[in-house]
Amino acid sequence: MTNLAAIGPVMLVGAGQMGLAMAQGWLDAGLPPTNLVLVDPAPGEAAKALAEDYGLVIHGAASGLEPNVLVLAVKPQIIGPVMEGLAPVIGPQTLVLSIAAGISIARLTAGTGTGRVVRTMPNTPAQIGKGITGAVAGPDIEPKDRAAADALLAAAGQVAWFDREDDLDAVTAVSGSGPAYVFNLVEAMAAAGVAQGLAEHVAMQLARQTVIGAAALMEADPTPASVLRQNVTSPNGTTAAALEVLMGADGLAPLMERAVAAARRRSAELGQG
Ligand SMILES: NC(=O)C1=CN([C@@H]2O[C@H](COP(=O)(O)OP(=O)(O)OC[C@H]3O[C@@H](n4cnc5c(N)ncnc54)[C@H](O)[C@@H]3O)[C@@H](O)[C@H]2O)C=CC1
Ligand SMILES: O=C(O)[C@@H]1CCC=N1
Repeated sequence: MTNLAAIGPVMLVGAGQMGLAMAQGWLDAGLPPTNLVLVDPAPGEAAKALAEDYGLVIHGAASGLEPNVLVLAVKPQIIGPVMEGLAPVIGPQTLVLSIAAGISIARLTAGTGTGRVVRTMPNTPAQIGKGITGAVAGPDIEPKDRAAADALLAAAGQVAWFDREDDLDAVTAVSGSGPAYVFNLVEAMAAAGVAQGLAEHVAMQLARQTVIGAAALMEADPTPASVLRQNVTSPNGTTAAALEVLMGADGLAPLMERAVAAARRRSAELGQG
């Protein structure tokens, strides 16, 4: 695996939720802080705290050096004008890595003037090194570019490379947005506990720790999720009663299918600009 220190200067354009989650992963994995340049005209408290912790300056605009890797982590809605301002910092050695939902390799290539682009879709557990990122290589990506991108992405967790760019809209809908579905599940379980008479804070504690515990169990045990589910389900018991509802014709599976399809559609729309 490529040593992050060997990658050279990395410029993060957009130090928001996702950009910072990735930056934290790089720093934890050994990217020297002196090799990280943060660009954000309106940094939030978290960006300021990270900059202070590592002695970094947050620049209001991209200038000053042509980085070896430029990570585009702004909202898809403003990526067009942001890319226009990047011409002075994109040199022949610059690899562009985008995390913007929906923004195609063709748009990235046209906007940045280089085919050395990698389109990716990470997720926020990157912040603790437990993310998963889908990635597709652009037309002019060489093996060393791919290795550099892979090393940066691997600092955030698992990496899955795809040959078909279309798949990234589906990746976005499943794992990019997915953490929000799980957090919403916690909210729904807690609300259901309150409906059954539990105090709100106790219901939230039960729901939250159940999801944390179940996720940790899956991490520790490669047994398929369906078998882990069966292990909870006594014949004719309480779980079976609940799963009759959750796995019914109008249960979680069709609901999730609709939710993921909606996210995928939105990813494609964001790409239209
Ligand atoms: N939040 C998430 O879970 C995920 C987000 N993404 C993608 O990451 C990108 C960023 O999303 P978030 O981090 O959630 O948004 P965010 O709003 O937290 O961060 C965006 C940052 O860009 C900054 N910004 C605005 N104009 C700028 C400019 N001209 N130059 C540099 N920075 C500028 C903002 O001040 C802000 O700090 C989006 O494209 C999104 O699709 C991808 C995967 C997951
Ligand atoms: O909601 C969004 O558009 C971004 C992309 C995936 C997660 N957050």
